[in-house]
Amino acid sequence: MESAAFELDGLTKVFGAQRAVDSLSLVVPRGSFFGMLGPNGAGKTTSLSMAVGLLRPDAGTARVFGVDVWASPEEAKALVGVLPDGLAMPERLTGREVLTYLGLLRGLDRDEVAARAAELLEVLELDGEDDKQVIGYSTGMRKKLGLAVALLHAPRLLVLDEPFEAVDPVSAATIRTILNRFIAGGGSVVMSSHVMALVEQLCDRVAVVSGGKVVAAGTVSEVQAGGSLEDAFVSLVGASTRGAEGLTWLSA
Ligand SMILES: Nc1ncnc2c1ncn2[C@@H]1O[C@H](COP(=O)(O)OP(=O)(O)OP(=O)(O)O)[C@@H](O)[C@H]1O
Repeated sequence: MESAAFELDGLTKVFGAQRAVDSLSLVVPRGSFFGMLGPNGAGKTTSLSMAVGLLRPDAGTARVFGVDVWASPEEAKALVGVLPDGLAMPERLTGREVLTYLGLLRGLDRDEVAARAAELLEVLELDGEDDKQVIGYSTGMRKKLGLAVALLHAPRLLVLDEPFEAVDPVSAATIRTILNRFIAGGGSVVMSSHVMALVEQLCDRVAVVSGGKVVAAGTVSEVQAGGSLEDAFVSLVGASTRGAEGLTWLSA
């Protein structure tokens, strides 16, 4: 059987007394646009970090197109482009220099790197910032540069931690177009997001994570179960009315 684009099996991470990720398993079929949902602190970033080789799991495995991320990191990392949460960048380089540096590290030749960097910077509207070092970038500009870094080596799978966070609506539309084109070209995408409308619009499959576990997974319509994704999310992770009665001192 053809291997899945991404397969997490029993991933676990314990921080002190807390099981941040608790035997989490999921399968992302090839060609799928997969959304990972979950409340703050659910374990999405921790899972994705373990799954792409950035944080060592206490238990479990992650495979990219059948390649074990921790047993064969170089082979796996050639297949995957990652936009991590809070990406650390070489702050004193310009965006073009970052792409050039990382592209050369990835083994691309100089001309290829220059051509791809120019195209990515233009499409993501960062080409007007050529004099600016990353330290002077806004949060959204960092996100866009992070996406450019993830795309640079033409991976077959993108793993994106909140790619639309802090990005303006015009740039968000550009990113949607890029991701849809990536899928149409045979790529696969996994992204975490809190924006239900975006997930409904872009993703064909979703998993809802809560307390470090997958509490629902399937096609968007399976998880929606006839309602909206937001309603399904709230009922799956537990609705809370806290805040409705308290904070009386806020009222005049
Ligand atoms: N390095 C760490 N040390 C201790 N606890 C951590 C660490 N990283 C994450 N945690 C804890 O693990 C849990 C899961 O965090 P994680 O960042 O994976 O959640 P998340 O689903 O990505 O949340 P958000 O939607 O807010 O980004 C949280 O309770 C968090 O406090």
